[in-house]
Amino acid sequence: MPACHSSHGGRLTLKKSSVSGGLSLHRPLHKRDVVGKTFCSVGLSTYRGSIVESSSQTAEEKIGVLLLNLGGPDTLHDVQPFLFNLFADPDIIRLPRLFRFLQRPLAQLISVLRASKSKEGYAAIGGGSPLRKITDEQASALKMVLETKEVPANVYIAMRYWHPFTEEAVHQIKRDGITKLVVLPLYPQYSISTTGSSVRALQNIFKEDSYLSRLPVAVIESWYQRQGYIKSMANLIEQELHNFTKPEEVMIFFSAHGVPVSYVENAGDPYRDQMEECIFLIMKELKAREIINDHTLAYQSRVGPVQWLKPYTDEVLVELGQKGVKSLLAVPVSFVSEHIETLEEIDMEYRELALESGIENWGRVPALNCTSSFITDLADAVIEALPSTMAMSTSTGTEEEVDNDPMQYFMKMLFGSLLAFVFLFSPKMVSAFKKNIL
Ligand SMILES: C=CC1=C(C)c2cc3[nH]c(cc4nc(cc5[nH]c(cc1n2)c(C)c5CCC(=O)O)C(CCC(=O)O)=C4C)c(C)c3C=C
Ligand SMILES: [Fe+2]
Repeated sequence: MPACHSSHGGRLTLKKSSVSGGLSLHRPLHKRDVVGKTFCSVGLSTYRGSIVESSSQTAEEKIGVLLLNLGGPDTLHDVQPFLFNLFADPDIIRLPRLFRFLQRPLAQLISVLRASKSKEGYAAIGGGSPLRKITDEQASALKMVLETKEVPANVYIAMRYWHPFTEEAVHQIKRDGITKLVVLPLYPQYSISTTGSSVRALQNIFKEDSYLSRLPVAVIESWYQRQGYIKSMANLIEQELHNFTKPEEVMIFFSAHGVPVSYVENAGDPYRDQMEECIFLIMKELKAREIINDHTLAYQSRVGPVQWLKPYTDEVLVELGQKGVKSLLAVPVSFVSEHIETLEEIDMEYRELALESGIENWGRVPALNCTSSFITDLADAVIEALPSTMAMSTSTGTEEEVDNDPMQYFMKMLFGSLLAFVFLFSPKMVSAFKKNIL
């Protein structure tokens, strides 16, 4: 397994009294936001020990920042096993408890069926996902900004479905002797399927380990409402609008990754609400800059035979074309790096569909990647979270206990198999599968 991304030696000696109070010893923050400039080219630098002297008792503090991300296949060969990891996650395919034993066989089946379609997509963007490289660059940039803000920290990456996996990052955190950890998902909005899943994976690892279960941790669950993020998005939109001959006539088209409707309506996923609020805040910021274009929000990338959040991006594009919209700026809004759904789905599939539907002028806002105002805002989010670190709560498993009862387990398997057979092979399911998976 490749080593997880970290840098060593982010060691800082704090006054004991300031540990829980956080950052009282740090100097005022520098203003270093330079819109449009990126920190991507900066490699990982090793912290060389700016030790803050204390006249009283001292405690050695080693700050870690753990970036959570989804991960993506590095090569076409990785696509099927990556898909298996994704579909084997009970936060991605949420089976009723009775069917949980089918999770892995189902993941195997779906990943094999889906692999050729996914491979075509990854082949079209160069033979693999750019996610690892971009996340590495974001980690380096964040580390550098934290250093300029006098908060030396090691930055780690935990991918949910491909390397470097959560376990690798956690192993490194332990080896480095981190004493305070801020967990920062690279998803602005919270969803059970993204941040929720990664945090759950992390909790499962932490609760098994005495060092980790006592480690003070702060999890930043969502950050879409932060001014730095909203302004960075508005900057990108404003810049991109200038590329149109008549910027004021352009429809701003926010396209978010979808989730199944049941997540929001049955499982209480705040994703849709947060997405709508996020769009409201970006539009408010644009309005303050006297940019009052029409805008709309739609959801892309649905997979499988269930209802996803509506309206669907492909359907709205066709409708807008038919209604006579001529200029459209697509804004990917649920994720902060370029990835298959921006580079292939939006730039290729949706662009073609839009042009066929009568839209004449097409543009797309780039992902934030390492935009400096954005990375600076992430650094501020980390610094603000530091005072609230505390030991992660360790929930004791209840589901596993049920599986220890042999009779209950047998009944579950029997009824589960029967129901699964009826459910999976109904004609409606088979046709929905063919449409959205293959
Ligand atoms: C906020 C972002 C994302 C949400 C919400 C999300 C939910 C979600 N995704 C799938 C299925 C797939 N996702 C895939 C790749 C993928 N998804 C996201 C982001 C969100 N997913 C990213 C960043 C990536 C990685 C892209 C890359 O460049 O590698 C894939 C694989 C690609 C494909 O075949 O289309 C699948 C499949 C579900 C089912 C889901 C919610 C339940
Ligand atoms: Fe996804």
